[in-house]
Amino acid sequence: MGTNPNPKLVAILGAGAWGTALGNLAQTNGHQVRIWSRQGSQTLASVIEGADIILSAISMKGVSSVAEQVKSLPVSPKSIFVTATKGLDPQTTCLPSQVWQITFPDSPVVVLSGPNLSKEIQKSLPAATAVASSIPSAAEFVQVVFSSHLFRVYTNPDPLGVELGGTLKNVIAIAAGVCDGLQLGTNAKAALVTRGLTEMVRIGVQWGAKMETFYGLSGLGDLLATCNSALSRNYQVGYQLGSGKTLTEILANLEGTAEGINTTQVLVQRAKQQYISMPITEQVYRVLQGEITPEQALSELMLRDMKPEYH
Ligand SMILES: NC(=O)C1=CN([C@@H]2O[C@H](COP(=O)(O)OP(=O)(O)OC[C@H]3O[C@@H](n4cnc5c(N)ncnc54)[C@H](OP(=O)(O)O)[C@@H]3O)[C@@H](O)[C@H]2O)C=CC1
Ligand SMILES: O=C(CO)COP(=O)(O)O
Repeated sequence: MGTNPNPKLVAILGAGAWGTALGNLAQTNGHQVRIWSRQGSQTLASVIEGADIILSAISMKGVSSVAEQVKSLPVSPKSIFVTATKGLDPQTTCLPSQVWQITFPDSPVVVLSGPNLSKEIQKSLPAATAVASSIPSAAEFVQVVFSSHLFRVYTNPDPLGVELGGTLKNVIAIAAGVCDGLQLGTNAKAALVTRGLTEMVRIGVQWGAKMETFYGLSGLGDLLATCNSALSRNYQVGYQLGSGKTLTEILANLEGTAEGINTTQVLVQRAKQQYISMPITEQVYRVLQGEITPEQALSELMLRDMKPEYH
């Protein structure tokens, strides 16, 4: 741990791959870090007590229940909530930051998202990320706590866009994995990822995010990282589907959380309700459901009606 003249108290909720990596980053910067896991011996109350930052790296399925547990406890008025989860709540379609903000309407909430494969960060490889909040000073506070020569943290004024980028790219990462599993080549992958970004922008802007955010670290940046790395669980799910495995077989051996599976379901519902065209997401959904094979999904995408690239 380095010496820090102004150490902060950082409470991390979730001792999974990402929570642990983020805890290490803060600790290396000389901050005091406490990590809570539902399986650990420390109580949630003792971990969050007096925290400057309460950072959630809980997978989406646990966010609402953990937020409710925190709500039942005394929370320091100085605490800033940070969410690093990349998913959508299946019941409400809320983003993780919305769950935290609804639960703590008077507290600042900051989204942290970017191309951040945790295994690389744990190996001390350099990376960059974005922090975004409706309260800029809260994002700046989090920027200072996590920034280092190995982790470059940018502030961003569009929390919705930053969070949606990290969430939506997981669906495209599954598709990119399928593409590689089918050995369709570099041209196909480039086309898929580019059109995937178009889909992310289309639904994201309709959702209220700024278009330019999707071309930054939390959008294109994270898309490039996860669509091109076997370290991505979402990519792995797609790759194995493309190689002929069933989702059940894949999930039986998958290390950690692949949020894109649940996100795809929520997104397909939302896109249908709002008449938004999301052809790649729809095909990913059908493959995940076992309705069609990856090869059938490919031909569905290639044989769609002809259209201009932009409209
Ligand atoms: N790994 C990565 O590279 C990155 C991950 N993310 C995002 O961070 C989130 C977490 O990912 P990751 O750490 O990899 O996933 P893991 O599966 O490694 O960890 C998930 C964590 O969430 C906890 N959790 C799940 N449900 C509950 C619940 N109901 N109550 C309490 N705790 C719960 C798990 O606890 P338990 O162990 O007890 O099950 C575990 O600590 C995901 O949304 C992911 O998209 C974002 C950037 C990078
Ligand atoms: O979001 C991530 C990297 O930025 C991690 O991706 P996976 O959840 O697919 O492993």
